[in-house]
Amino acid sequence: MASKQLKTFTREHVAQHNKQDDLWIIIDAQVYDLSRFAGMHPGGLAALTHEDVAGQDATDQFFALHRFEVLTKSQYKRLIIGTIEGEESALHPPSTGDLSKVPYAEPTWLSDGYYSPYFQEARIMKPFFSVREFTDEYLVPDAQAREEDGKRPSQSVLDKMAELEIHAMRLGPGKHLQGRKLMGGIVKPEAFDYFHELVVMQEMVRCAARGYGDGLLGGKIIGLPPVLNFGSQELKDRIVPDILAAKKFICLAISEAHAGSDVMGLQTTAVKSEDGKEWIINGSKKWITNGTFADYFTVGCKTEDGFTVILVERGPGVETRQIKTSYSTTAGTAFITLDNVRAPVGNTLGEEGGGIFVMLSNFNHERWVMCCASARAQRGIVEECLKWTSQRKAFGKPLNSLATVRAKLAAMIQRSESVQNWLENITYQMCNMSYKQQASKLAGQIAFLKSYSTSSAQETARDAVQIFGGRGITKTGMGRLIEHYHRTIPFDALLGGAEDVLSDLGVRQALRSMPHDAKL
Ligand code: HEM
Repeated sequence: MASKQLKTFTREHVAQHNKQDDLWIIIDAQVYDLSRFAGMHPGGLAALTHEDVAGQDATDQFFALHRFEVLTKSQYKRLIIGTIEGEESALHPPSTGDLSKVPYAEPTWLSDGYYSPYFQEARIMKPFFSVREFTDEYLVPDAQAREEDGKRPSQSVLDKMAELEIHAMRLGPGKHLQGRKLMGGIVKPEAFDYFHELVVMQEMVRCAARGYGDGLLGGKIIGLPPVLNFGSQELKDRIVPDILAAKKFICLAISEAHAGSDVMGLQTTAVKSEDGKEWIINGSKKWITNGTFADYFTVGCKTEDGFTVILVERGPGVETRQIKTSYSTTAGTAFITLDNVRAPVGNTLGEEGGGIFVMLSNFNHERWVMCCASARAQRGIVEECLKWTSQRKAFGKPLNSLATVRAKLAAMIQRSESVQNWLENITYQMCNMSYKQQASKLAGQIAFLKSYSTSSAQETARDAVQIFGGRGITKTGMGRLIEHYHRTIPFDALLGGAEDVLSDLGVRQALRSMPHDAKL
């Protein structure tokens, strides 16, 4: 279909169309005929017939009240009838893969004129851009639609992720990447390191939908490593390929109504069948991410020898139901009941009674992943606040002309930058330390960073709501991302260890290495 021929008008001409039934306005050098739309305008007729708006350039008024995305919708694009003679639009919505020009909206390694010791052009930039493009093109639209209807992420998106091997990359560097074409072959499996993983994690967070992010098989990031590291070869060969291809789903099922961090207090039991070939499992699990749609469950059980981790397959006796949390049902958060569920003894992960070791072995990576996500999500809020305080006027001046608002912006920028910089330093250590060194030297650092990230995030969420006012608690319109962030952020402060527990872990780790001869 041929595109509509746009006319050019002078500003004087537009000014003559200033009545309710003949109503034109200018936004960013484009002329909109609102005559028929005015009566349906969600912000009311009066806003449009006001003398400062009808027939006038209403660019500032528009951007003080609407997100750019309103203008990009086809039903509103149709209202454009022409442009202003000799003028061109100066404002453009971001395109797929674009970098933001807003200060602090990108980490320094992506900001013009800055340098980084960690990210070098060839090694990181190419994979980075394809993940960003993937996020913009596939994740953002699906994320926003699924947050709306509460359904699981679309299988087409999970399939596309599988095609690019994103599911495998989200487990970090390792043998599971062998023979895979990462992002279509841009990164060689043996070259893939924790910085690549950081980029994947941080770019995906840009879809700004917390529950959806977990729905993208977050359960696999914590549920599959015990299988990869402690499962038998037969078990791995049988289940891992389908999981990394997003044909089957796995989750980690440890916490219960009875106990969370206190794994020794768990009440789910596993006893051997008379012939010793099977485990018989009874109990329940709570707050299990991806549980509603999982095919496999990495379950923590009380056994004769203590605590044992067992891979349970969905089948008779396994029931899952949705728990409604403060974030969307997209994540598939479940309450699970296990009634006389049978699992082959060959599904035991690690030693019988050695479950603590199985769990501990993944904590550092799991918490580091959470830090990646938290740092990027905070940065997104900084960008929202910098834009809003520049385009929103109060008492005739932009909000950012108020010192109190600037103080809040300062604090959120400082927090976001410090979290990212600390994260990059830890990531560098991870790239250079053996697994054993990481376990002894980084557990405290990562615990501190996780605790600091989520407490920073909560302060930033609170400040952002203050800056956005009522819009910060409104699910649509200008503050919708702030509302979402503020509502869902407490979750980050709980998973992977509550803030106080992690801070204390960090100090205890440090005290363990205090030299005896260090005296004041
Ligand atoms: C092309 C022109 C316009 C279109 C397509 C449009 C469309 C919309 C839409 C879709 C909303 C719902 C807002 C949301 O949830 O994002 C809205 C709200 C609103 N609009 Fe417009 N609008 C236009 C121009 C204007 C102008 C020039 C004004 C003048 C000040 C205005 C004033 C408002 C107000 C006051 C609201 C309510 C905002 C709120 O609840 O915070 N609109 N508009």
